[in-house]
Amino acid sequence: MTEAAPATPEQTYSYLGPAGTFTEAALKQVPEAAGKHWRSVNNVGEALADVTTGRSTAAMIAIENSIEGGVSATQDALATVPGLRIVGEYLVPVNFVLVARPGTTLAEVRLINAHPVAYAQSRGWLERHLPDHGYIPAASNVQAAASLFDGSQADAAVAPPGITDHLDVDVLARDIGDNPNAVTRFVLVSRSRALPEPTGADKTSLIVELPDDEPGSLLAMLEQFSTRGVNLSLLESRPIGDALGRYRFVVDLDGHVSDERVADALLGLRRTSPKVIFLGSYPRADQREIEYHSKFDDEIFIEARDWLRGLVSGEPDVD
Ligand SMILES: O=C(O)C(=O)C[C@]1(C(=O)O)C=C[C@@H](O)C=C1
Repeated sequence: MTEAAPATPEQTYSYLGPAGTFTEAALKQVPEAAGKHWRSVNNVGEALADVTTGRSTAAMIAIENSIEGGVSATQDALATVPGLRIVGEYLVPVNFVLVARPGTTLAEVRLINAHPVAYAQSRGWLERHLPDHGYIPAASNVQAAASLFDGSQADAAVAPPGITDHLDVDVLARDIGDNPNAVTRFVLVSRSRALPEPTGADKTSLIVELPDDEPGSLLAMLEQFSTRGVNLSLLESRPIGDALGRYRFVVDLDGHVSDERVADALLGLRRTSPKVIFLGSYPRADQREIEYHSKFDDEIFIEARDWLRGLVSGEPDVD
């Protein structure tokens, strides 16, 4: 990472800043981003706009937290901003400290700055130790602490443990996250149409809409996966937003679109769903090899297709 490198789009990566956020920690895991220009932005929308306008080659965004679930701003942006592809996945363990301007004591804290996802993950600790606190949402965990020196009325901020490398703050309490094993999943998003190569340990992300008022349409969608032995690792609903009761589904599945069983499931979805957005196939961060029954091997699908082609073209019968 060098702020001095020339900021051409091919050499620019956008991330939720400023320096020191968990999003920056995720970007540090991307070998291709090393030595490139890293552009600090204020929200997911700005990061994705950088990619769609060609200002940046890619953007790192948080998509899911192990405690809070899906990051709705990210899921909604991926559903509505066209032309984006997820090209990589990264995991960052998250824990938090409570910090304040030097000299402040815990007993003096009334008002707290925090990123909403960080606040949700520290709420138990804050309610136990500061039961009458108020809360001001911040654009990021580092911004929460930085604004203590920028006219904010808050007395303290929820921040990443590394914040003391960036700001002159006193740490009032450590490990205030309610779950010590909390992890946030990040994705690198670009406009590239080139699919990452299949590795055998891949994930595919989709957004699927269902036909209106059709009983069983959610079950029909799930059957597209189950009949091809495709395992789902995430299924969340998000309101489409145009009327009450209309939802789209965010789906992560085990496998790559070039795996026959996944491709076949996508064909089924395309036939039965009014809208399927393919967000990408990319290597899993945990590198866990995908396991599936041998009856869903690529060769089984290929043989069945060849058999059908033979029937149609009048070739002699094969066993
Ligand atoms: O503020 C940060 O440090 C971020 O990287 C953002 C973010 C998020 O958007 O979820 C990332 C991880 C934590 O779960 C809380 C906040």
